[in-house]
Amino acid sequence: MTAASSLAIAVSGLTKRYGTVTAVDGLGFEVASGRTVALLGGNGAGKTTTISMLLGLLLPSAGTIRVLGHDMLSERHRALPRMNFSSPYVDLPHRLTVRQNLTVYGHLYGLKDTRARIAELAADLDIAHLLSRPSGKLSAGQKTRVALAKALLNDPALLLLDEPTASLDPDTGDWIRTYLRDYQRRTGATLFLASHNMQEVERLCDDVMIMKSGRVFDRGPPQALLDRYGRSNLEEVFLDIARGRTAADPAPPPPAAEPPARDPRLPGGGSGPESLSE
Ligand SMILES: Nc1ncnc2c1ncn2[C@@H]1O[C@H](COP(=O)(O)OP(=O)(O)OP(=O)(O)O)[C@@H](O)[C@H]1O
Repeated sequence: MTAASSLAIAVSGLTKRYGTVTAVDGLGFEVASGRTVALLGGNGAGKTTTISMLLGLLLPSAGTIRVLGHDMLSERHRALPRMNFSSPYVDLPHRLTVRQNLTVYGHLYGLKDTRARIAELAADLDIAHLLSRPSGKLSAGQKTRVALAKALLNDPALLLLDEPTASLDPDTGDWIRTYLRDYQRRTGATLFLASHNMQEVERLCDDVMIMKSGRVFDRGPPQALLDRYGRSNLEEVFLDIARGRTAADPAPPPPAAEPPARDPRLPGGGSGPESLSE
């Protein structure tokens, strides 16, 4: 058991219901400070809902969340200045230039020298040539880099990332992964990232949590999961879990990387794989 003071995240009995849908179902987990943890799971498994509750954007139906030692229901104003979030699916206001957007956030975070911090991040993330452009006119990959700059403005001790390299070409994606790893090593920050990119997870993360139906289905360092399922990469482990195989079952031959297409004309969509989400 890790001492409470060295936990970046502590979640207990966390539940979120949307009407009759239970998106997160009694979730419990801890993340020690300084770790890089991946949150995996099929579509609809509850990853985004979990991250939204960690950020204090969504109120849980039940359960508790402590972030950086603070209860997110009663003292999130203490945790929020020390955390940040980046997602390619959340746009910055379109009409403001990149610099204007970063400046607004810099002021919100109460930075001493917002201009200098923007210049530093612009050089680091190679976005200096984008600072005068309207944020809405950027390419998807450019938006991802700008969103990361926004997420790093306050040097967060906890950085939550949703698909950090989605829409990036392989070279830029690789560069961002290296940047994130260096940031983690330099600052000792905790990184918590939802991803569908298994190679990214193997390369960046020292701990992998796999969600299914709103709960943690399995968890461990990448190598421990590979050993447990008798697999050579995380994509195979992911597919095993999606298809209902448990770690105790003997490993069948590696599953095909591409699941069979569903036939929309058949009831239930045909014979696709069992979903990891439901
Ligand atoms: N605002 C909402 N209202 C009703 N149901 C919702 C809402 N948001 C999410 N859900 C449902 O909650 C469940 C979990 O959704 P969530 O977005 O957290 O999954 P996810 O793991 O992030 O999926 P994906 O990988 O597709 O982004 C799904 O069944 C989804 O349909």
